[in-house]
Amino acid sequence: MGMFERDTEIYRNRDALREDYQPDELVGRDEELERYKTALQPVINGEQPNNIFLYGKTGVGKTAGTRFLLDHLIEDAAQYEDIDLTVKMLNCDGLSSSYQIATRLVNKFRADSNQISTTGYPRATVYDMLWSELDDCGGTVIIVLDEVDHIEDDSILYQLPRARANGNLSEAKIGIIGISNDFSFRDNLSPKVKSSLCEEELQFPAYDANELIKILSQRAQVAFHEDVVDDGVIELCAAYGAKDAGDARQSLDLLMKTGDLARDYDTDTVTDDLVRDAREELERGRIREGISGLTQHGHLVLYALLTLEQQGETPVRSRDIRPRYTSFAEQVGVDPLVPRRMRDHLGELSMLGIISAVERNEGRRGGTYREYSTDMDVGMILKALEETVEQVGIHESVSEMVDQETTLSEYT
Ligand SMILES: Nc1ncnc2c1ncn2[C@@H]1O[C@H](COP(=O)(O)OP(=O)(O)OP(=O)(O)O)[C@@H](O)[C@H]1O
Repeated sequence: MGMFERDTEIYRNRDALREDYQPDELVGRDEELERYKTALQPVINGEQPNNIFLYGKTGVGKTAGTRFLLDHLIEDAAQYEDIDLTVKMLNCDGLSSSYQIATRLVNKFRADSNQISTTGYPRATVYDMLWSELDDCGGTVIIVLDEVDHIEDDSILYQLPRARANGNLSEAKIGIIGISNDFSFRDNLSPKVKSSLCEEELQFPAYDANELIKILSQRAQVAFHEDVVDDGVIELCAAYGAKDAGDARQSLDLLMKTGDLARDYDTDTVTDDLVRDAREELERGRIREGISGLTQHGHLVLYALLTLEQQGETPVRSRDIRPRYTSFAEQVGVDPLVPRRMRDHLGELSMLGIISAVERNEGRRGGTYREYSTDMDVGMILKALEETVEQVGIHESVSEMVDQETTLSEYT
C-alpha cells in the first residue's frame, strides 16, 4: 500500500463546502432575488437596463445571487432573437483607479492575443478604446463591478452609466451593477454619480439562523455521505453563524472545519461537540491573525485590558486602562502613546472583534464615553500575546493561566 490513502468516510464531495462552489439553486434569499429579478427585467424586454447598486455585509450572497440571476438571464435572453446580451464581471479588489478599471474592461472584450498594456496610455485614450469595444460588441451589455468601493476616484462610475447620453456610445445599451459591502461608499459618492449609478438600490441583509440552516443543509447534502452528520450539527453551525455576523461564508467554513476534524480524528460521524471544537479552532486562528497584525503598542494595550478583565475590572474606560498600559510600556522600555493614540488602538482592537466597546452616556450634562472589555476567550488571547507577556513579565492576574498553558504545551 502507498504512503497516501484516500479518506472517503466522511465526505462525498468536500469541495461543495468551498466558497467557489456554485449551487444550482440559491436558498434563503427569495425576496431579495425577486426584487433583483424585477430590476433586471428591462433586459428581457429589450429596453435600456437599469443601473443597479447592491450592498450588504460580507458573505450575504451578493456575488452568488448576482451570478445566479445573470446565468438565468443569459439563458433566457437566448430565446429572444432581438436580444443580444453580453455580461462582463470585474472584481475591483486591487484596482484603485478608474484608469485601471477601464483598461481591465477593454481587455475583457479583447482576445488574449490582442490585450492592451495596463499602463502608459492617456486616460481619455483608454476610455475611447472602451467605447469602441462596447459599440463593437453592441446589443445589451451588463458590466458587474464587484467590490466597487475599491475604486478611489469616481470618473469611471460617472462615465459608464452616461456613456450613451453623452454620445460616446451609439450601438450598445449598457447597464452597470455595482456591488459593495462598504455602506459608507454609497453615501460618499458625488450626487451626480449617485443619481446614475444607484438608479435601483438593493440591499441584502445578514442571514438569520433559519436561512443559514437552509444554505448549510443544501451544501451538506452534496458534501457529506448519508447519515454521517448528526442531527443538530447544521442547526448549531447556523446558530453560531447568525450570532456572529449572519455570514454564509463563515458558517460554511465552520461546517467544513467540523467535517475536517471528524476526518482527522478518524471518527465516522460529525457531532455537535466537533462543531464546538471547530469553532474554537477557527476563532483561535482569527485571534492569532488579528493580533499578529497589530503593532507593539496594540499588544500592550490589549495585555493591559486583559489583566484588568481578569481582575474583574471590566468594562473599563480608556483612562482607567491607561495606568496599566503605561506601566507595561515602561517595563519594555518604550514611550507610552498619548491618550488619543492609545484610544485609536482600542478602536482597532474592537473593529477586529477582539475586544468590545460599549458607548455610555454620562447623563444630561456629560458627553459620551466608551467602556471596553475583551470579547474573546482570555486564554486564547493570552496565547497569541505570548511574546508580549514574556517581554513585559507575567502579571499576577494571569499567572495561573500562563502556568496552565505552559504545563499543557509541555505535554502536548
Ligand atoms: N443564499 C445562498 N444559498 C447558497 N449559498 C450561498 C447563499 N448565499 C451565500 N452563499 C454562499 O456563501 C459564500 C459567500 O457568498 P458571496 O460570495 O455571494 O457573498 P458576498 O455577499 O458577495 O460577500 P463579499 O462581500 O465578502 O464578497 C459563497 O460560497 C456562496 O455560494
